[in-house]
Amino acid sequence: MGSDAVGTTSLKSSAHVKAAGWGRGLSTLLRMTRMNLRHPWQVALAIGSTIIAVILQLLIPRLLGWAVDQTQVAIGSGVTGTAAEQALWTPALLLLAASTLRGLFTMAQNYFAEAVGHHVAYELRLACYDKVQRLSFSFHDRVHSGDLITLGILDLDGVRMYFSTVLVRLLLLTMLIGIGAYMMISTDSVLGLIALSFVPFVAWRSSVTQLKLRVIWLDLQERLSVLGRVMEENLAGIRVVRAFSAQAYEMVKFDRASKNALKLAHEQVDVYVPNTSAMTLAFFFAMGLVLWIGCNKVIAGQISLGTLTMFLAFMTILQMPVRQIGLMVNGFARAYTCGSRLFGLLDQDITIRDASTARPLEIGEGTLRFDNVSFAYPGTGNRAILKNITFSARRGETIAIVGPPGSGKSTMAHLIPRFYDVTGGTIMLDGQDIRGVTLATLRQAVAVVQQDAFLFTTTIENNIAYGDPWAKEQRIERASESAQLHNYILGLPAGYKTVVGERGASLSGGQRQRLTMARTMMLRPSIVIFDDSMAAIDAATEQRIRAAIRRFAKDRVTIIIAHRLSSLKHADRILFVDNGEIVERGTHQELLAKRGRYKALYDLQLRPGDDIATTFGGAP
Ligand SMILES: Nc1ncnc2c1ncn2[C@@H]1O[C@H](COP(=O)(O)OP(=O)(O)OP(=O)(O)O)[C@@H](O)[C@H]1O
Repeated sequence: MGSDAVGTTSLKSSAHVKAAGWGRGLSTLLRMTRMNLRHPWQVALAIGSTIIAVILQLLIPRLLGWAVDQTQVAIGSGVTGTAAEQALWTPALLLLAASTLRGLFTMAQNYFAEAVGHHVAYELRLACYDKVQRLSFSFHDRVHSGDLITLGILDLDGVRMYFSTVLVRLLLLTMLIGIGAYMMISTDSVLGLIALSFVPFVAWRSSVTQLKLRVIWLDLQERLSVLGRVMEENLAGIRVVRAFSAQAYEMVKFDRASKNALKLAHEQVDVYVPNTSAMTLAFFFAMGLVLWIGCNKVIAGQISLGTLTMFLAFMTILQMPVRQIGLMVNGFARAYTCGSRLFGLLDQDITIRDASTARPLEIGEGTLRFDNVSFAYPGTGNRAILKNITFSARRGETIAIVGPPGSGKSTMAHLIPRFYDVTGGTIMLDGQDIRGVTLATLRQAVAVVQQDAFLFTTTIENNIAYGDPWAKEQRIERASESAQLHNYILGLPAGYKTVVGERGASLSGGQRQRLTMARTMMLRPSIVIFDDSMAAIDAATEQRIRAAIRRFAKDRVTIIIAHRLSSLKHADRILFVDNGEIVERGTHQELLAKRGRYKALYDLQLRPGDDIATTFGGAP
């Protein structure tokens, strides 16, 4: 099992998959097979249809041979006209019936095999989505969302096709080639062996070709992934691109990624075309030999014309399946690679989860306590971001956290709902260690208004009611009134039913922030954290929102992270954080009286133009 910390390697690297041993490869294939077998009816119907379709297909050359022999007998015995026609009726009708039934059973085989694949893909898609939702933030910090999307589309497709292109085809080819070879060799061993002479060569070339194509395809997949990432970033950052007039630079970047993909597409053609021609040549060469030697045998009376026809028909029937051996080998390799990557994701350990002894959080006094908390982000070599943080807050209190950029303010906030787990010390809610309570109850009790105001592409109403989809209209309106957004929304043509663009693109930064505040005010958390969530809001609106927040804060612990100190004067306690440590604490007045870092920063904000680096100790 991988851990969150090794997520990147497990998901991205095809080399990682290639290097996995036989044991792991086998267990991946067995796991995929087991997933298919969970649909026994469809599997049984697909296999049953395949067996019947193969038997019918093998009957066709025999019937053809019989028809030719009947004709020869008719010619030999001088029977002509209606009598000769009647002799041909039976083989002709049988041929028609066999071909029709074979077509129907092949259709059933494809239908049920595809159904199994689609069911497995559906289950895997849900399992992956569920896993991605539950994996901790440290995993998402490391794995690019584009790679996860590729995994959910291309890799999932590789596993989907495992049943139809590998398992069913393996059965079909084994039966067709095995029984076909037996029938030919038992009829005439020399002619049979010559007719089958193309099989090893074509099977070998098609496997080699497909495996070469697979290597190129994997490379192509990685490059398409890069192409996708370039496109995704360009679209997400379209405003930055335009603002910096960087279209030409972006075009060059995209062109380079596209050219790489084009080069590989050419390589695919270079491998495919000559090998296809070589395989066709081998087949026709063998057929020519069968015709030559077979005709001589017919003339010598060793075999009938019908038998020769049967051999030629067998060869024609075998040609395509033999070529498909390569496709099957490719499907096998692809399913294995894709399966390994998908199972790599599904087997990731969820580091932030309910402990086996977790109990629902019980809120009484509503007291939050940080006790000697330290923290380092996973995978950053234990670089301490927070050191020995201790403070507590009671219901109804407002705690403000200020400090230079990168000092660890948001990190402190993210530890409370357990987006990350502390690496030292404890965080307690009403005397309960937050690692000992269930995540669901903890996250119900803690609401965070994030710095990055993320909105979903849906109506304003749905965005506000995201945490409580059944909320009444009046509550939604009250929340948006508190966030000073109600009048603006009423002015929109569709009001609360207005659909916000992708990530809220149709709203201003301040409107987006106010909407996320309204979304939080819909909840009834015991602790609410505003993480620099008023940075894009003008001072007058902020004043009005603060009044609403004060009302909202009466029954809960409120933590406000902000850079604008004038708006924090009313906090019960202000913590000045620098380099992961609380360096000053107290009320606004106390901190001013201390004449320390807080006072310097406050003065600086009152007197713009001073050197900010002096106050922030050169922080970025
Ligand atoms: N997901 C992460 N993985 C690794 N390091 C991180 C991660 N998020 C933040 N950091 C680092 O942790 C430090 C503290 O970041 P944090 O976001 O808590 O600072 P902040 O005080 O809130 O800054 P700002 O005022 O700019 O929002 C920074 O050095 C940052 O680079």
